Amino acid sequence: ALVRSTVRRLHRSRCSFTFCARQPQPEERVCLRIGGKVFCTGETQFLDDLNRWSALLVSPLARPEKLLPAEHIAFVTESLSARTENLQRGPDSSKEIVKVSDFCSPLAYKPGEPFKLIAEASVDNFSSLGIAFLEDRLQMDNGMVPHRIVSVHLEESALKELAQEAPSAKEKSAAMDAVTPAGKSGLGRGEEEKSKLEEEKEEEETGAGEHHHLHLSSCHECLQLENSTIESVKFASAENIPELPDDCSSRAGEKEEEDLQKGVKRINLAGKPPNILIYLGPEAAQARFEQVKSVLRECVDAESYTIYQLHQEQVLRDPWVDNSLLLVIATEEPIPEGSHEQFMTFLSKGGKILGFSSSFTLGGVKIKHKNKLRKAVQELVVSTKDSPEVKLNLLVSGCVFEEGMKGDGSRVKVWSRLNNADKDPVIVHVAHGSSGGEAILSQAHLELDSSSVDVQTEEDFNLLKMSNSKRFEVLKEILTCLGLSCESSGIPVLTPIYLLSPDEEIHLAFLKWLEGNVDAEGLRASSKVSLKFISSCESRVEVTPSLVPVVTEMGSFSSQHFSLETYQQHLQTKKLGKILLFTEVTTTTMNLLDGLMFELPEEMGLIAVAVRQTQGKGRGGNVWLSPVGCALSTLHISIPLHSNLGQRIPFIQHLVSLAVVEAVRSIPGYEDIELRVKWPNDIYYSDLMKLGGVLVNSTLIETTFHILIGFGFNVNNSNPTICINDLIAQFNREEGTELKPLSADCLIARTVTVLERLIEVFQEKGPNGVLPQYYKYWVHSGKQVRLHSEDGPVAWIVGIDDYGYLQVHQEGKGVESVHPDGNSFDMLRNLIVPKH
Ligand SMILES: O=C(O)CCCC[C@@H]1SC[C@@H]2NC(=O)N[C@@H]21
Repeated sequence: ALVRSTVRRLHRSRCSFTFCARQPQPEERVCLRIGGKVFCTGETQFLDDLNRWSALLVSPLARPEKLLPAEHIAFVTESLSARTENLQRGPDSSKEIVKVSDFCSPLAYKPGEPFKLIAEASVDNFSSLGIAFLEDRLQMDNGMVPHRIVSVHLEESALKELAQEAPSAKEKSAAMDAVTPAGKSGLGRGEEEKSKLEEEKEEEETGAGEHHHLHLSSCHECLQLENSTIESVKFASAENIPELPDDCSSRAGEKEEEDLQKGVKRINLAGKPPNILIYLGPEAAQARFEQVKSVLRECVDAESYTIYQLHQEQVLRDPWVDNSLLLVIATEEPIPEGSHEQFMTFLSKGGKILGFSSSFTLGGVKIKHKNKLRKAVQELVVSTKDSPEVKLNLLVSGCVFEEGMKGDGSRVKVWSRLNNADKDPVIVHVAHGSSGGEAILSQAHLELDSSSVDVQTEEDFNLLKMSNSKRFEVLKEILTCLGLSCESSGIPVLTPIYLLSPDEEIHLAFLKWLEGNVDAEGLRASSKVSLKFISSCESRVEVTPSLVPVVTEMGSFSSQHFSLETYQQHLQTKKLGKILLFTEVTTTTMNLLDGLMFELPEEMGLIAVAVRQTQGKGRGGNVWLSPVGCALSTLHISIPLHSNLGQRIPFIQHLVSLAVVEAVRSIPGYEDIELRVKWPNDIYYSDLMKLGGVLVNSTLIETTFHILIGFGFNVNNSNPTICINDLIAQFNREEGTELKPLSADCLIARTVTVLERLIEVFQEKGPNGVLPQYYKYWVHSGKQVRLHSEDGPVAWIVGIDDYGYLQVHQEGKGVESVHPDGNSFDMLRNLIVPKH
């Protein structure tokens, strides 16, 4: 309280104050002394020349309007490496160590020793930071130890200038090099050598004066950089240049620059190169590397980290210890003694280790074999530091950690136990050394999913699939705790639309129609999304949520995710889906057709298809997550009011869900894939997990319903939940078949084809024409529900009525219809409300 109130008072009076590990200067007045540390006041310090600081990617400098909110304090921390001679001691490891970034937003840094960081924090957070400092509990995120924290007055104009002049990727990497002499990216110096040469070459071209890191012979950072260059040359003997994977080429620099422009977040105050290494022991198979790499890629911000394999021969030879943020050990094989020692050195230097069912241990942690658990699916209860308890099923290794581990108990924490009689510990967190080193060791296979060869039974497949999103939650929690950023790199950029048509005649007819239906600039205005028709993508028109260019020339079209040929081959319709608006990224396909659909001749059936949506819409105002791998589409149909379907519009959603299921299950060989419909509009795996849905918007104009049918289903993205190709793979495993995975383009075309047929049948024969097929695939046969509330009367689902409502049979009351009305309808909880 004393620190807090003093900080508040001094801040209000615009006084400078310092938390300091040295004797105060004569002009400073001591407010508080704890051990060797003092809290004192002195001359007000201004920081107006920020030219020599590098803005941090995590910094609010990316959003200058949010700089220094009122009542916030700006300050500079100075820190030294834990091993620096003149530093008496690092944080007291017996106390709970806190990190600087837990309390503040870092703004900019200056590499070197002392490592300087400008940050801002609320008064309370700043006080907590000061208290942790005085109590020897504060650590920089890079493992360095702060020895001085000084409040400063920042000239806002200077800060804004710094924000605008965010450093180029090259300047940034040079700054990083100065803190980590071992190099920029990759395991060693080869890459850095290349970038130095490039740097020199560019300098010749641009003039050295423009490189602020190389312009002063006496400057501290320049000397640091020079040292690092000498270091790199020393290490760059032929056998010491590790083979860098292809993705560590100069693209990395470009990427970094793109990231900077996008303001990508990166928790890497250490200035360590963003490398994650995977160690798989001496006999590592490539497939295992790919498996572990791909799960990490799913979790961490893929734009911010590079993942390499650390081969056995590199463990002692290459300078990875100073060059990596995280080492993942994913081998059950014993770790050679020398390698174990090296891993411990890595931890001592503030490195982080994640063990996936590995034999690596430390800090008195011991492993015990429980063979009956080997490769079994078990329930775990995970309770990490900050999050509520999570229960999930995972494959386990057959080893558990011993209870009551020896060593310094306060440094070993059990994060997860099996939900068995012994409550065996399976995930532990171990802190190591005084530089922030820590390891999280798991004997549950967090890296394996339901596609693992060890998954034999349907029951195990289901358990793992249903836990899959929790597996990612836990993994992300663990990686975040180890200092990695698991935030995705932001919203993808919107892309133009391509006008595609599987039928050339219709394409030409559409272009003809357009001539008389757009303005002189090719614009077709609409209140939702206006479309600007352009002949080729050469003409640069900005894409915004309300204005999207439509490229009418098909010649230049190509996409990694959609083949017009495949769509064409599978679309067997008379009218539907003939004019296709395709885009890689849009807000929602539900808004793209409004401007055209009311006037376009019916035979030119409109459809919009996207690979990703940034604002996908679900029923009831829900957000529909739309990552790559999902089929995302909106189809326009028109239905006469005076027709079988026009009189029963709610049936449309059932027809569409049926069409999706039928699109898969009508392919020879795929009849038994467990894809089902769930009333009213869901597509399910068995009755277990939703993998698709339908959204219908209708407008009646005179005697015609204009209906936009949005349908989305996951074809090929196994994470975080389930997709159609998972079901196919599981079916192949169980049945010994070799059914091929399916693609979104094929299934969208098939769905539209089936739907056109179902509508025809319905118009001719009414509900009875389609219901037998619907019941064949629905999940509700013979299912019980409760009416009104969770302890309301029991009823049996018997079918759907003439208008598409669900019918239930209640003992003694006969059959009645029920309806989904948003709030009171909850089929997932088997709860429904009768319609009166
Ligand atoms: O809530 C539901 O179950 C319905 C989801 C419908 C999602 C699809 S994806 C394509 C189309 N565009 C959207 O924004 N939503 C629909």
